[in-house]
Amino acid sequence: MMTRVLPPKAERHRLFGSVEPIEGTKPKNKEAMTDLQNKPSDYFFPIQQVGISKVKYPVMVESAWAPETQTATAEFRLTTNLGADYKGINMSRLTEQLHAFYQVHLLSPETLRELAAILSREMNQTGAQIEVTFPWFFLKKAPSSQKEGLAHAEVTYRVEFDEASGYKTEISLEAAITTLCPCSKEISEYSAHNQRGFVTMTIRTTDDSETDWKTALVEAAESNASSILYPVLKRPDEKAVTERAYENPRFVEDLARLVAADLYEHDEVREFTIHCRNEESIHQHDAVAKLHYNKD
Ligand SMILES: Nc1nc2c(ncn2[C@@H]2O[C@H](COP(=O)(O)OP(=O)(O)OP(=O)(O)O)[C@@H](O)[C@H]2O)c(=O)[nH]1
Repeated sequence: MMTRVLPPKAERHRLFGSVEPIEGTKPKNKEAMTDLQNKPSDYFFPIQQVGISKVKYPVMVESAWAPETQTATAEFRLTTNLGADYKGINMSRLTEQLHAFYQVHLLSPETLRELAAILSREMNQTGAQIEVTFPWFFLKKAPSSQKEGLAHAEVTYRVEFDEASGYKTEISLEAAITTLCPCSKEISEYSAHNQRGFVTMTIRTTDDSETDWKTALVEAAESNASSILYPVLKRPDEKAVTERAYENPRFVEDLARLVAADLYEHDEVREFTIHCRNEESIHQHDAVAKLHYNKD
């Protein structure tokens, strides 16, 4: 077969429309460039949150359950407030500070509180808000065979810093579980329909809380469900989870209330919202419940 010799790369680019850059009249060095964002004036309204979202960054996470340290791909939303006398924020400082954070810190509510205060200060504003979501993996052993595998839950940290009122910290976790319908068990000669349920717990904690809430929230969801999901199940395990579900039937309401009872007993949790969603196996629709409680 004949080998065709292609033109050099620069020539190929010209062929496809690339042109030489022009000399131009606008300044090329930073000092001479107009700093529009910092041009003082009266811009009518303050803005509560301005910044960037959907920022993907690797993070290191620690937890009380194995694997004790892991890397995750997190998605960040980084914002600050903006006074009416500022035209805009210096957005590049958000990713600049995120990179500095990534180089030295594990991801946790405590380290995010530090980052929020830094973002606020770097932007010459009085407050900053951070939201970050990541998948967190934890080791699960099958109930009978003890076969190991990794399960995961979606974790979200929301941290707000405000010069006047201080910090606000919220932690959310979505855990997947099994529920078996109490009504179906009660009325049927045999069997009972069951479903995969999702429990999303959002808690506001005290600022000094050092609890690993990832493990505590998974524990709250799993220990109150009909049964637990496992990555690896052999026959004796399958028998165990099937029977466990039958022994612990739960309506979507039951699960929301039982998880609430566990969170209520944690002193460091000041406010919580529980959202349960069961993907019904006898319907095309889901069964849902939402429970909110504020202790303060
Ligand atoms: N405020 C604002 N900035 C934007 C917007 N869209 C893009 N930008 C960003 O403007 C940034 C460049 O501006 P700055 O961060 O102010 O850059 P700079 O002034 O050289 O940065 P400093 O040296 O920290 O003062 C880029 O990172 C763009 O992403 C927008 O809608 N509003």
